[in-house]
Amino acid sequence: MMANSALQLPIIDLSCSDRISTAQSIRQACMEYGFFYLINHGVEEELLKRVFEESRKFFVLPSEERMKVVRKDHRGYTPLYAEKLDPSSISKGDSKESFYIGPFEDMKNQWPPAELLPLWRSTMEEYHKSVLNAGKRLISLVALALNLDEDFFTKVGALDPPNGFLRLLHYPAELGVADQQIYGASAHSDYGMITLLAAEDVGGLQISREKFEQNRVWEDVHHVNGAFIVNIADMMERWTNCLFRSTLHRVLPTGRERYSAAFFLDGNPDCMVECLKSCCSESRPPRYPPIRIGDYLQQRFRVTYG
Ligand SMILES: O=C(O)CCC(=O)C(=O)O
Ligand SMILES: [Fe+2]
Repeated sequence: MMANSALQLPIIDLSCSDRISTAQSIRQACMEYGFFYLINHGVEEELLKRVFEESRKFFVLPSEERMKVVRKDHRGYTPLYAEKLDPSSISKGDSKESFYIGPFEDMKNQWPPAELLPLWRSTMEEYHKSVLNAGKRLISLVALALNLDEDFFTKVGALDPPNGFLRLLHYPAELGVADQQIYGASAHSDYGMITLLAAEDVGGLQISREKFEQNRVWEDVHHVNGAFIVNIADMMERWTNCLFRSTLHRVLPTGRERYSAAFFLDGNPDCMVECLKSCCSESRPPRYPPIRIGDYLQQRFRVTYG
């Protein structure tokens, strides 16, 4: 269980004009790690700073204020220990609280009262749009990396609408009880297409590339200023028949408070995901049956929220 801190994830430059070589690097990164850093992604540092400021303002509100916007339809506040990302863990839940903001079109989002946090909603909407834009640009490079047309994921209906979920996370510093089993976020893979993560430079995030084995080695993912940490999620793993890895990750408690903002590009619930032709053959049959994205997400949420 020793952590190895020598992990050097690849760095992908979203603004690089040589799209073919960028796609090649993405392919390599997704096959080897399922994780990479994304730089020059077009999301302003100043906007990200405001997102973290506003996020903090929400999580320091009194509990009864936070509970007024408790999670409904997968939008809003999830309290400490409400979620257990690794259902096999015996802990009472993960020691984090979070806030989900989904697509705007269906008007299902919940917002903290404007009297308390006047800039909150506009900040989060601006960030959601900006990071979604980066995510869509990245997805077209992922398509190229799979030798598909750049607009493949649009054509199969995954991005229309794109179904992006912003999740603000807060990991408190003090846990109160000395419990070895408590994780900030227990071991899991993400469910959708890709995730773009912005986190404070506090440490704690680890990945394990031994998804299907018992003896897992965990490696620290260090912070790179200005970069998103991007990971491949389960839908992409299914499309690619495990060529691209949806890698296990977790957040360890470090004794320091931690804020992060994960953007999950999940894909349209009605889109069917089935093994790409180029990723299966007689000797490499599809590992998973076709599945509707919405059905897969429902199933995973049911388990993690017990
Ligand atoms: O907070 C983090 O750094 C990671 C969070 C995460 O993995 C998740 O919410 O899926
Ligand atoms: Fe995750």
